[in-house]
Amino acid sequence: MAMTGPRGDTAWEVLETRLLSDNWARLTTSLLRVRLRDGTVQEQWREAYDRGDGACILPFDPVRRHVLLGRQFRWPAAQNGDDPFLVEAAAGLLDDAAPEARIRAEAQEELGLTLDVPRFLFSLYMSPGSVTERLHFFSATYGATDAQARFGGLREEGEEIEIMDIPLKEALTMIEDGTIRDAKTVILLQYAALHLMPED
Ligand SMILES: Nc1nc2c(ncn2[C@@H]2O[C@H](COP(=O)(O)OP(=O)(O)O[C@H]3O[C@H](CO)[C@@H](O)[C@H](O)[C@@H]3O)[C@@H](O)[C@H]2O)c(=O)[nH]1
Ligand SMILES: [Mg+2]
Repeated sequence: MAMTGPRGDTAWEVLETRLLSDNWARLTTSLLRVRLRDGTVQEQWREAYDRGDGACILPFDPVRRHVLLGRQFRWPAAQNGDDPFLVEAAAGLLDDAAPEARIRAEAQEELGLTLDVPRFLFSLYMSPGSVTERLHFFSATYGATDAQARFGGLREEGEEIEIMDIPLKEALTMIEDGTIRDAKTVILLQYAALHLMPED
């Protein structure tokens, strides 16, 4: 078999890949031949949805202990029968840009915020069972006078983002009561509570 994991785990090779959809993103299905540790060989069809990688950012104000988030409509949440207005950290697809350059542009477009120096935190797979995307996480500081816009997003792309300049404490409560339901946002808020603005 072509590929083997570094610890002697599953060996695998790709036998065939078929394109299922190439409209907004690329959806493919691939036939894999895998050999399990006990020597069993299996053939598995696996689909992967590829929109490229993304970047997201949590701007935080250490003076007021605030964070800057946005609330926007998300069709997949609506399709899932959920309230489609999600409170999220600003984020965007890389579209082949470098993560830091992309996150500077997104902060401007979605939050009306000119970033000073974004700090890279980590890169995570958000849904590794079916989505290829790796999301690059950043933080940056901002101040009360930097957060003046009430709405952000690119109108021509159908975006309308309500900007929320709120206390970290309130945002953490919104996780507990189910108002914040977006994984990247929960990760960033918990990171802020642990490392960026810990309680004394
Ligand atoms: N035509 C078309 N446009 C789409 C479609 N799906 C999304 N769009 C548009 O494509 C743009 C993508 O906006 P970005 O800000 O670049 O990305 P995002 O949707 O905010 O995605 C970010 O957040 C996701 C969810 O947390 C992340 O998964 C992703 O990595 C990224 O960081 C939006 O204007 C959106 O309306 C589609 O199926 N068709
Ligand atoms: Mg976005």
